[in-house]
Amino acid sequence: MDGRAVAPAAGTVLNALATGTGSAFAIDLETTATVKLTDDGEVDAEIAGQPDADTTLVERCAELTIAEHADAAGLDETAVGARVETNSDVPMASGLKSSSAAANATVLATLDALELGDALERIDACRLGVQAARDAGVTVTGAFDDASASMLGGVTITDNMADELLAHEEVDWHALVYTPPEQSFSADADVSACERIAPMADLVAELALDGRYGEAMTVNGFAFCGALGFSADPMVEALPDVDGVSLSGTGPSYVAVGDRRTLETVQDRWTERDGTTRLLQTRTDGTQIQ
Ligand SMILES: Nc1ncnc2c1ncn2[C@@H]1O[C@H](COP(=O)(O)OP(=O)(O)O)[C@@H](O)[C@H]1O
Ligand SMILES: O=C(O)C1=C[C@@H](OP(=O)(O)O)[C@@H](O)[C@H](O)C1
Repeated sequence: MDGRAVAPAAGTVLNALATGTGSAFAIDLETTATVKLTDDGEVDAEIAGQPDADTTLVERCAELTIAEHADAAGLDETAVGARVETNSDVPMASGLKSSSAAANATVLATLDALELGDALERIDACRLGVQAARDAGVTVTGAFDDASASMLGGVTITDNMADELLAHEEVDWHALVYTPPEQSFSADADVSACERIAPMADLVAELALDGRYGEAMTVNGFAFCGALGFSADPMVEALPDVDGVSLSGTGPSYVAVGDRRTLETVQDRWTERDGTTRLLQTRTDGTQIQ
């Protein structure tokens, strides 16, 4: 029994590390997970092209999904094992939610392999991936903001302390993403520095809940560049013409939204920097079984 699912990456409107409220939007970089069920009770995983990367998250996603749903598939959970493989064009630990995309794709691929693809509401499948991320220690708040954007598509605003969706909207934006050639793991972020800027995060949440996503992003970007010690120069290079620009997640990527021609001009500036610049679009379709 085999399963396969594809999940999009996401960019940040509001980083949840300050208050637990976060907001993110799906973008068209993808992670695919394939899951083969076995009868040896063992779960292991491989990340294509990255033999040294940590597979704990996706293994935990498959384990939890099997533990909670093998019964409904008429199988003995203790005998069911899985071989997981992920294949991704989302740079890892770059602030573009590679962990949420890998978790969502693995949970849905495992449900697909169990022939239970439609048995679970998408938002509950997403909560299973968030639980796995907490168990694997790859997140601070659980990152339900990023996970829900990747699972549902569009932009979401969430309470990561309660894993509750506060808002979900389909959006059709162009997005420019700049990724410097370094990594920044969420689990290593300076959380107490982020907590000091909570009043700014409250303002960002108000703007986002009012549908003023671009301004929300920009305030978020300046505040979190300050708290996490990233340069605001790429943001200043994108202003004032973009609709919004921010550090994405805990960095090091930056993401700007706006009309395509404006973003092309910003792209000319950002490509002079070391790293990769990609002109993308938002995604409305979220994580899909294939
Ligand atoms: N393609 C993948 N397959 C399996 N696990 C992945 C994949 N991409 C990311 N991860 C997991 O997510 C962790 C990185 O998470 P994090 O630091 O939050 O970065 P990001 O901002 O990209 O989500 C990795 O250490 C790994 O455990
Ligand atoms: O681990 C976490 O709880 C979070 C990590 C950050 O994202 P990245 O994983 O992209 O750095 C942040 O934007 C998100 O709101 C919450």
